[in-house]
Amino acid sequence: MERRYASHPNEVKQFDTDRLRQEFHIPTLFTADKLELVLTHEDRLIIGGAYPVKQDVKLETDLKELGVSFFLERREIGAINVGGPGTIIVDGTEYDLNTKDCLYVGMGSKEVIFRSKDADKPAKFYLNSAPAHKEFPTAKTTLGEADSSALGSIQNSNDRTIHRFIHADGIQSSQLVMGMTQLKTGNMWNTMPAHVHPRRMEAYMYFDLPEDSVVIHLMGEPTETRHIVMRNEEAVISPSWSIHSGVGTSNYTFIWGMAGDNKIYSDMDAVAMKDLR
Ligand SMILES: O=C[C@H](O)[C@@H](O)CC(=O)C(=O)O
Ligand SMILES: [Zn+2]
Repeated sequence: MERRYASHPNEVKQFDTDRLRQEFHIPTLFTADKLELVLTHEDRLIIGGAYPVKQDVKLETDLKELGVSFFLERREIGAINVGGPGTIIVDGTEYDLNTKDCLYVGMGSKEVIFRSKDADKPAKFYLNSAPAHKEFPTAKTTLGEADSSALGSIQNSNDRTIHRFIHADGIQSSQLVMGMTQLKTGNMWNTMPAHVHPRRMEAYMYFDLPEDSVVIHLMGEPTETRHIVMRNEEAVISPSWSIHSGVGTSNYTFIWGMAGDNKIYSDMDAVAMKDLR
């Protein structure tokens, strides 16, 4: 499992493009028949992807890295399917996930297997796993069942729908919060005006982005912003002191996942537009 360390904002000010990408950008999430995992020391979130094409993919890693006897012994995980129809098998129970459905798997589950229904349209499970202290039941939410609300406007190029899956008023978890935001055609901006939440880190994964499009992802302290150019199905780590916003060269969808002190989606400190630099 790849490891990323936590960083101090004063140090990050000095980073060039390569260093910013090394620390925060996650380019490879979906490799056929493999599990990709990156553990960040920002709240110890594991960001990854399971992409079963010809064979099942199991949730496993070198257990010495987690100091436990099975992956979810002291962790929980959220999975959102961004590919074709698939199934996640948790200790023998099958959960079918269509595109954009979400499954939460609670602490204590011993075996998690990812499977595609059709090798020609394989499932792609994007994963966020956080340390857990309490067991919550494994639960599925389809896109239709999610707690969804409209945000933004065409005038601000940010007309979008926020779908909350795992949060204080949705699927219960120890600390993981997870959902997905879909931008409507002709809308390019997410999370602007920007915010920070020093109580929680966050990771974004951009997808539904055409091959030749990019998202200019903005990070950094509000008065010290930097950018990372993102392509389809790539993730980016946002430390709790950093803004996380982006503008695409076309519209896109992204999955956001958070870990930290609370699970209150609305607990954000807005950054006034006049303060951005
Ligand atoms: O803390 C919450 C996250 O940053 C995202 O949910 C924001 C977002 O999806 C958006 O504004 O488009
Ligand atoms: Zn946020």
